[in-house]
Amino acid sequence: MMGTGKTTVGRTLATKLGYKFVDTDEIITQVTQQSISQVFAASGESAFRQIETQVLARVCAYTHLAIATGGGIVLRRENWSYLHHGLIVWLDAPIELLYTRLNTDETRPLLQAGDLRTQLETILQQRQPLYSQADLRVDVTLEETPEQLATRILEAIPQVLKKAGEMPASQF
Ligand SMILES: Nc1ncnc2c1ncn2[C@@H]1O[C@H](COP(=O)(O)OP(=O)(O)OP(=O)(O)O)[C@@H](O)[C@H]1O
Ligand SMILES: O=C(O)C1=C[C@@H](O)[C@@H](O)[C@H](O)C1
Ligand SMILES: [Mg+2]
Repeated sequence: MMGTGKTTVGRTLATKLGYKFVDTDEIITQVTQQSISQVFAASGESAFRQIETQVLARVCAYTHLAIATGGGIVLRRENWSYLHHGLIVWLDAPIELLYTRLNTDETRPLLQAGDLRTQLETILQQRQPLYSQADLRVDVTLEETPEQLATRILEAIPQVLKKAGEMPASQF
């Protein structure tokens, strides 16, 4: 979800893993030469989602790469086939934390109209079933630094891989 720390924690996680790091929003900004808000304003959400899928389709092919996506990457069914090239981490944060982080932020176009808490609740309610399809859910708290969160993710990964290994072959 927006504001949970995908970009911030993803970058730290990549360093810890010795991986490269990319952020799909940053690539979209570079490719279009526009900010995310400008892309939404000039071309609309649907055009943004199309570019987002194209970017994900490219970056998911790499190994030794940590990818931070936009929070809406889960919305298109097609994106899931790309996401499943890797291990998908869901940073799950309570509304109050998101509100604290985002209430003065003007860079998230989907959060600019109306009451922020209501907007966050509505979007989170729609997306929760999709986010829950991730391989690993990590609770985000106000107290933990990006560094601590990245460490916690690293520590949890072997367990996720072990579980995947225990699945019957038909599950893959
Ligand atoms: N663990 C943390 N502790 C304190 N501040 C954090 C933490 N993680 C992220 N932040 C701050 O919260 C804000 C949102 O973080 P970030 O941009 O990484 O979120 P995001 O999940 O990438 O959002 P989006 O989906 O909109 O790209 C930033 O200002 C960032 O510095
Ligand atoms: O959650 C979302 O739908 C979004 C999250 C951001 O990362 C950007 O991708 C954009 O603001 C849309
Ligand atoms: Mg981000």
